[in-house]
Amino acid sequence: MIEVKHLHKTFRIPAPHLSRWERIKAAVTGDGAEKTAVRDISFTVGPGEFVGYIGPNGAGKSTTIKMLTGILHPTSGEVRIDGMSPHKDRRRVVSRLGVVFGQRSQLWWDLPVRDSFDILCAMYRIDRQRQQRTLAELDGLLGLGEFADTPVRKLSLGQRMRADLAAALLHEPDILFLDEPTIGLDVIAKRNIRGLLSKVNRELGKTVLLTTHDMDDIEQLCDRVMVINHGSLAYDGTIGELRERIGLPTILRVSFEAAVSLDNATEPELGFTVAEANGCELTVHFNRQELPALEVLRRLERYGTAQDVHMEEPDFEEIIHKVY
Ligand SMILES: Nc1ncnc2c1ncn2[C@@H]1O[C@H](COP(=O)(O)OP(=O)(O)OP(=O)(O)O)[C@@H](O)[C@H]1O
Repeated sequence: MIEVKHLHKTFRIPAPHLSRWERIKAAVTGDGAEKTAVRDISFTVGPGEFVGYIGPNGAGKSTTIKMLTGILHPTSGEVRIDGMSPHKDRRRVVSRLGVVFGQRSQLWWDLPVRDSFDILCAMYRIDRQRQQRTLAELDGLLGLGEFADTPVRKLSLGQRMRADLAAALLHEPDILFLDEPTIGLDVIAKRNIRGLLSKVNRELGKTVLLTTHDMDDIEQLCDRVMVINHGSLAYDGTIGELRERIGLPTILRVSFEAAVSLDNATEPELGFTVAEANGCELTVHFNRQELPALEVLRRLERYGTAQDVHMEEPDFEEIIHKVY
């Protein structure tokens, strides 16, 4: 369980023209401009949830994660991981957390994957028996066998991500922080990793907090999404609720047998707006919460017989841009 109450983080930035000595002095005296990276954020993530934590560059995502993992100390507010403070109970909290960074590996570049796992198990003081049991389980889930003896630098990006995921799960944490886990992967590898992340959540029961700029990751994996912007929480809820709240229209493109001639019917009468009329083709926008697509089609019969129909839901990326 992750509990965050009124979390706030302000950095002091020394003036850029200062000499090195003046910068050190400014760091000690606390002089300089203030930059608020995280502003009064509160949320709770329950056991087994898969939550997306998204926002534009510089929004405050990494600063939040660093406070959750105890790397940074909040200026004010509180973080509790399974009831413990990441700052005061660092060692115990770390044993409950696994972290995966898509941009950098926690494995040893020149060592075979298996050796990296041995070192990590020694660091976590995991005995041989438990290591073998956990690795067998992770191998079944992530398919580690095919590259266990390969040096990390020779792995494909998809294999490296699987190895990093295993490394983050070796000490059997309850909570997993994922930072851009599909960055740089091709379409197939992305699908594969998303499938595995979903299994880690559902089959191993891990609570997952995912940070990413890939909206497909969010749409395909998360039950819930939190949007942070300029340090504040702009949205916390399901993707469906977000779609409804932003209210972007559904788009319907209809091809008619003959050229369409529009009448004087107004939008309140029709229940949809005509966005484009081009020969036999008509594009209309409507709100699916207010009017079912079949009813829109029925009302479109006034313009002729439909031959072909194409419907598009608003793109999730567009919805998120609206929130940003
Ligand atoms: N150590 C620091 N000192 C001063 N300012 C910082 C520090 N770390 C972060 N910031 C500032 O705090 C703000 C939030 O940064 P943060 O790295 O948390 O954003 P982010 O949402 O993770 O961005 P990105 O998607 O680019 O990784 C930014 O304006 C950043 O410049």
